[in-house]
Amino acid sequence: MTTSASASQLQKRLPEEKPWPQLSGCNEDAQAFKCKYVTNHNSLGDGNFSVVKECMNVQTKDLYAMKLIKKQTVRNKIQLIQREFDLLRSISEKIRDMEKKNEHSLDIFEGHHHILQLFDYFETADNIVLITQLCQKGDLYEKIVENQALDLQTQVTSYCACIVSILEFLHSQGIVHRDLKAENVLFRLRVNENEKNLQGEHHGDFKYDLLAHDLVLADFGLAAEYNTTKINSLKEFVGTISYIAPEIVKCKGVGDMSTDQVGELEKYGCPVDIWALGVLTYFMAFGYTPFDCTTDDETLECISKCDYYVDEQTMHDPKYEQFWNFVQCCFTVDPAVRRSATNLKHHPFIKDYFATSNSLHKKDTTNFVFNPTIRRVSSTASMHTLRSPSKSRKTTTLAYLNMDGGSSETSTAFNSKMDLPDLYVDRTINSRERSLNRIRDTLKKTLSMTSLKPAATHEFLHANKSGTSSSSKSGLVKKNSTFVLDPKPPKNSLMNGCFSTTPESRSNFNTPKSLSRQGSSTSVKKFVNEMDLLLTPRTASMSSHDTTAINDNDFINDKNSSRKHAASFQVNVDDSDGDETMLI
Ligand SMILES: Nc1ncnc2c1ncn2[C@@H]1O[C@H](COP(=O)(O)OP(=O)(O)OP(=O)(O)O)[C@@H](O)[C@H]1O
Repeated sequence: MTTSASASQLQKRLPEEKPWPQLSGCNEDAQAFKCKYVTNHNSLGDGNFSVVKECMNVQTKDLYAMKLIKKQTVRNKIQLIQREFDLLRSISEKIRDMEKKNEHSLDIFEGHHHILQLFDYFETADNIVLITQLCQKGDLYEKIVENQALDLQTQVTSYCACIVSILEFLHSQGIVHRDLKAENVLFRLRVNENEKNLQGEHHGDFKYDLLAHDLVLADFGLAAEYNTTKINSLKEFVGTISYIAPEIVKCKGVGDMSTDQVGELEKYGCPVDIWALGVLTYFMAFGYTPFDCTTDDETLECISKCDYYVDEQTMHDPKYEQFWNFVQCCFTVDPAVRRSATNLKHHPFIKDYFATSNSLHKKDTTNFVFNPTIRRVSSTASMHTLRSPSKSRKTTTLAYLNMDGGSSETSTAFNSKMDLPDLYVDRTINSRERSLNRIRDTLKKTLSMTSLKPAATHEFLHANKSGTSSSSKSGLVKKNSTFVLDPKPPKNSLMNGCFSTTPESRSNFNTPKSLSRQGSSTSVKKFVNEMDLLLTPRTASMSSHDTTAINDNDFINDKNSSRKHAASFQVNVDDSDGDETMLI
């Protein structure tokens, strides 16, 4: 496989893709007031509440993902969407801050480079629209299933190391993801010219799949802040059954528990993500998950007992020794004893990826004594289901929330409870599958291995740190670190929270100025209070028959701009520079 061929394959459009709509006959002024994005209607995926499409910023020509959340669908769950939005926004801001301050670690992977970036947001009559980093190279689930299992040395270790660094970052920010799973790990589009030919780089000793640099953790729909003072938070029965930790299993039925019983439940926290990491690492290595049994009750029981399937052959294979030890660390039933992400960076299974920083922080080094007795209670292959779980969207995600009277913080994506899903239904081939098959073909061609010499990286970074190298800022950006904030989109190319009538799809670039945000240097902030007053009560009280609050015709006919703003998704707007709201 030639490097350049692979890179160009990646960039190649699928034959069925429709062309981007062309801007025609519009002057600069007109464009400035219209939706800044067009989509060619290529759907990248869909969730319970949203459709995700590829889109292009008409001014910068940069490609992004456009997540369209139907207001109608989320009308009773607006707080959930808002929570996801707030989290994404605050993480994105934090990341930009870190980049500005040049806060780079010495690790091959930097967690904050691998979290889905929110670039822009706006709303339309029907949708709340988030513009995020484009990850059009499929997801980890597809990659595992496609290949049946991943290569232990080059892929499982590097992907796992990358995810450890993501978790370390998230946890250091006080955020628990709660839905780490293969479906939520996407492969991003490389946007930096310098990165596109990374396949050709050879640095030396140890080989790993460079696609690991493209991993992006998405879907913050269940993420939560663990130091929240909200009563009963982090006692919810949420997640995806194959991946949930024993402490989450204990929360099953929490909706039916008395206040005292709920009070007795231990609040869980970041260790639930470490457990899920163990499941994901195992799934990558074998193509099936460790705890899944024939029935969900059996699965939950196996999770509680930490009874996972161990393949005899690999158990005695020295190649798998560190792997088994690693998953054993993740599958520690007591969350207080379970290793943290920071701690796992020293684990022999992945420590090479953190060789430089680990060597600088020797005092943190912990002994990972390999315990050859893999925990194995009563499992047999016949009880465990040795096949990949069906691809889960939220339909296979548990959500037993609603514990404190349906307050916004704990109200759920589902009405209150849902039956545990059938995880073992055969996957039917639908059109999405077919298009994924095409992406898989592309991926197959682009898989590339490279090698990197930790010592060389160490010297390189040290030289820069101590100022012996010429480059200061850019010098610290590691060759294989694929994250780029630049070029930052110009201010007038962003929607930044405003309202648009022609958003979710092909913009016709005819939106009258009266429907765009006017005098916008203060407009959104100014209208936030009105939104509070108008949006919240209205949406909260909307029944399925009451569509008056958000209705196409309302907007088209309504000449009162404050009314339009009032119906906006409640977003506090500040651009990443902390400037006043921009003029759109
Ligand atoms: N930035 C992105 N780039 C490419 N594809 C994406 C992106 N974000 C999401 N997708 C695709 O769209 C699908 C749905 O996205 P997401 O999970 O965020 O939506 P959701 O409504 O929160 O779904 P659910 O709540 O049902 O999990 C994902 O499974 C993924 O395949």
